[in-house]
Order: sequence, then structure tokens, then C-alpha cells
Amino acid sequence: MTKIGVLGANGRMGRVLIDACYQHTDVSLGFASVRTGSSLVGIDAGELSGIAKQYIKVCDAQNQPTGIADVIVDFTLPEALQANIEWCVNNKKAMVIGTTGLSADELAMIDQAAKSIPIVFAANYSVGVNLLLSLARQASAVMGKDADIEIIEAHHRFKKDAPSGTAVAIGQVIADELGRDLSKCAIYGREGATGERDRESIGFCTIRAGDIVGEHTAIFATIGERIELTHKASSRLTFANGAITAAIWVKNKPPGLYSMQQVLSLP
Ligand SMILES: NC(=O)C1=CN([C@@H]2O[C@H](COP(=O)(O)OP(=O)(O)OC[C@H]3O[C@@H](n4cnc5c(N)ncnc54)[C@H](OP(=O)(O)O)[C@@H]3O)[C@@H](O)[C@H]2O)C=CC1
Ligand SMILES: O=C(O)C1=N[C@H](C(=O)O)C[C@H](O)C1
Repeated sequence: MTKIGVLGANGRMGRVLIDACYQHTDVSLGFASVRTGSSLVGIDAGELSGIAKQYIKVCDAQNQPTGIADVIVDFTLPEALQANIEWCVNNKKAMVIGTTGLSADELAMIDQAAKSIPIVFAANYSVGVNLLLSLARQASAVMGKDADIEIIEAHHRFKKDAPSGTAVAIGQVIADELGRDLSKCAIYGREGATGERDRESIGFCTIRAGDIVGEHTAIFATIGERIELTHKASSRLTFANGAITAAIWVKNKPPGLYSMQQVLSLP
């Protein structure tokens, strides 16, 4: 049995993660924490999640129990990352991190922490998106040199970062396969007299609307044909279930930084 500590328990993902812990037979919820000073401290984690009572009181992020959870699952926001990582390193806890929109410094923080604790870090924990990453790599190898490559993503109106972490991860896989530097070839939206398309660029297009859970398409278009790889998530449980799979996998791993592709043994 793997005991999970859920951070950011009041978030869209936090609440679904509590539900996923309840549904999985081989994990259980160790604790669930919320932002320091939140009025939700003390309420039942199950009630917060909208499921049956769990008889676990939501705790304050600065008062998390150190002896209960084996793996900490962090789907919060970039500003919470440093404190979350410090707590896990100090208490020798494995981590599953799903937060996106991280800066270079924050990514370096994860790299540094992974020297002392095992961490799975992925922009997307769904099986389908991780398969799409492998397919995008394959499509790049076969037709990437000739194709115009565009990545389109759509998410709910509440999302705070753009393009999505998943879109960036797809772009990175493609750029790596083609030997391009994503920071130089990425184009984030177009407007006005843009001129003809630069053949080496990788375009990103972002849609924010309503309650879209998460959709990604990678287009490889030549003159005469195109391939479109599309993934559509229709439930956040997809991400939460993937994070639980990662938590079980990483529990007894040595310190290091692991990907969801490794968790799923994808090529
Ligand atoms: N990797 C993946 O598969 C997926 C990743 N994500 C990513 O996960 C993250 C969370 O998404 P989502 O749940 O929709 O976002 P929400 O805004 O709904 O949740 C974020 C949670 O983090 C908490 N939080 C923010 N700052 C702090 C802080 N300083 N200390 C403690 N808690 C804090 C918020 O607390 P409060 O409620 O008090 O504001 C909130 O509960 C995003 O980065 C998103 O992109 C999302 C889905 C899948
Ligand atoms: O914020 C979200 O909701 C999601 N964020 C992740 C991302 O930025 O890629 C993953 C998923 O698409 C949902």
C-alpha cells in the first residue's frame, strides 16, 4: 500500500487526486494539505473532494505530518514549488510533480532536489499524451525535415500558463528529434504581415475557453498531405490516475529525475 500526500488539495487537480486515492485499491490518502491560513484547514478531505467522508482532516501546508505519506503529489502552482520541494527533501519523501508553467530556475530546483530524492516530473500524466509524445518523435523522424510543424492546445478559462506544459513538451520532443533549439525556432502565435512561414519554425497556438479539460494536436504538414496527432482529455481523473501510477512506481526508486515515459516504459 502506497500512502499519498496531496498538496494543493483545494485545486481542481487536488480534489480529483483525493478521489483517485480513494478509488485505487493499492494506494491510500496519507494527508491532504492546503495553502497556509486557508479557511479549509480542518475539514474532511473526502468532503472537500466531493466524495465519501475520508476521516482525514485537511491540514495547513506548513503543518504537514512527516510520518504518514510515502509519496507527495504536487499539482499546485509555480509559486508553491520551492516550499514543497524543500519539505520533501528535508523529510526524504519521493515526489510526483505535475505543476506546469515553471521557470528555468524552478526547473533547476527540481534537478537539484532529484539528487537526494526520487522525483517523477511530467507536464501530462495521461497515458494517451505520453503515447502521443512517442508518436510525435516518430513523425518527426519520418517527415519532420519536410513538414511545417504546428502545435495547437486548448484548455479551460481558468488555466494560468500558456502554452500548456504539454504543448511545450511536444515541441521539445520534436525539436530534439530534428536537432533544433526550441528556444530559437518556437513561434508563439502570429499576427499582421508575418511573411511566408519559416520552414524551420515550430508554431504554437493557444485556445482558452469554457471548461475544456485539455486538448493537444501536433500537425506535420507538407505540400500534398498532413498528419495530425490529437489527444483529448475529457476527465481530470485521467491525469490523477496517471499520477497515482507514477507514485506507486517511484516509491522505492533511488534518487533521480524520472519521466512519465519511463514510468510507462514507452520508447
Ligand atoms: N501534469 C499534469 O498531468 C497536469 C498538470 N496540471 C497542472 O497542475 C497545476 C494545478 O492545476 P489546477 O489544479 O487546475 O489549478 P488550481 O488553480 O485549481 O489549483 C492550484 C492549487 O494550488 C494551491 N496553491 C497555489 N499556490 C500555493 C501556495 N503558495 N501554497 C500552497 N498552495 C498553493 C492553490 O490553493 P488555493 O486553492 O488556496 O488558491 C490551489 O488549490 C497547474 O500548473 C496545471 O497546469 C493540471 C492538470 C494535469
Ligand atoms: O492546467 C491544466 O488543466 C492542464 N495542464 C497541463 C498542461 O499545462 O499541459 C496538462 C493538462 O493538459 C491539463
